[in-house]
Amino acid sequence: MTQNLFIGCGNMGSAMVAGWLVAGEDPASFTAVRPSGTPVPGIRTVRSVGEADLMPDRIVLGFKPQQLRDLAPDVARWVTSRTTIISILAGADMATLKGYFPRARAIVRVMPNLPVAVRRGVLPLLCSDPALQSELQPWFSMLGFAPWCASEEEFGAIGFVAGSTPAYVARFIAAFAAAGEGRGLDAGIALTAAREAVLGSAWLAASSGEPMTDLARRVTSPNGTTEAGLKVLDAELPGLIDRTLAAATARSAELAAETRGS
Ligand SMILES: NC(=O)C1=CN([C@@H]2O[C@H](COP(=O)(O)OP(=O)(O)OC[C@H]3O[C@@H](n4cnc5c(N)ncnc54)[C@H](O)[C@@H]3O)[C@@H](O)[C@H]2O)C=CC1
Ligand SMILES: O=C(O)[C@@H]1CCC=N1
Repeated sequence: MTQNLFIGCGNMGSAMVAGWLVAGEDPASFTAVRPSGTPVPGIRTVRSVGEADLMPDRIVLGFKPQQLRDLAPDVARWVTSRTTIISILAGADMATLKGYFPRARAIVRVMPNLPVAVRRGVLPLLCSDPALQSELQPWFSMLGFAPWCASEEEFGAIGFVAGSTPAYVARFIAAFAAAGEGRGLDAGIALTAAREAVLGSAWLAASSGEPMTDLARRVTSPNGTTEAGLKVLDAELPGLIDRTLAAATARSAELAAETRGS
């Protein structure tokens, strides 16, 4: 059985594990290292790599990018020519990772988003080895849309479109709920209405496959209420989203420099 060792298994690591377990993966194929020892639901959790007492086939780097420089030498002790390193660290580029783990069989970058926990994630993948791509594709696809990227730039761009989006959508839902409360709705009803409206809209968009302009048109009666609302939203939203992604991209570049130690 393939042994997958998560070094750091917090919000994202445990979301990935949850998705794989829901998909029917064997819990015995996962071990999580958590310094706190707090168990990751459903899988063996240990406090250190030494305590795990196994030679993993895959090591998932699930700690914070800022920790890479300090933790890499210790992690590298467990890496052999059979080990695939899977990094979910934002910012840490392929060249940096190869520098820290020169003995690894291969290095794979993944930038998952939180809905991997319910198998509806977006997780761009980067690795130039076609054999490894074929080996890993079914495993990653259990968690959602998992495209192999041709370049670090493409990987980054998909990551910026999707990686933080659950947070942005959470803000969007909360803003609609607050606007509903401001119009006298009960808080619970406002939140449920906003959340279900976003879920239903995304579901419809995904299942119909139609262009977004067509979907919007089907809601927008000529000279009706949606048209009045869109005049306000359209004036701000594209620029706002662009500035949002630009800020995340700039921070990623800073993190990349921190992981390199430059
Ligand atoms: N949260 C998200 O939506 C996404 C996170 N990521 C990446 O995932 C990584 C983890 O992020 P989160 O899960 O959000 O953070 P988190 O803070 O929830 O998890 C980090 C985990 O690392 C553990 N840790 C700290 N020191 C350690 C050590 N010495 N040895 C082993 N484990 C140690 C912590 O106990 C914690 O469980 C980051 O590199 C981030 O860039 C990537 C995509 C999305
Ligand atoms: O905020 C972060 O740095 C991580 C990477 C993408 C989403 N969360």
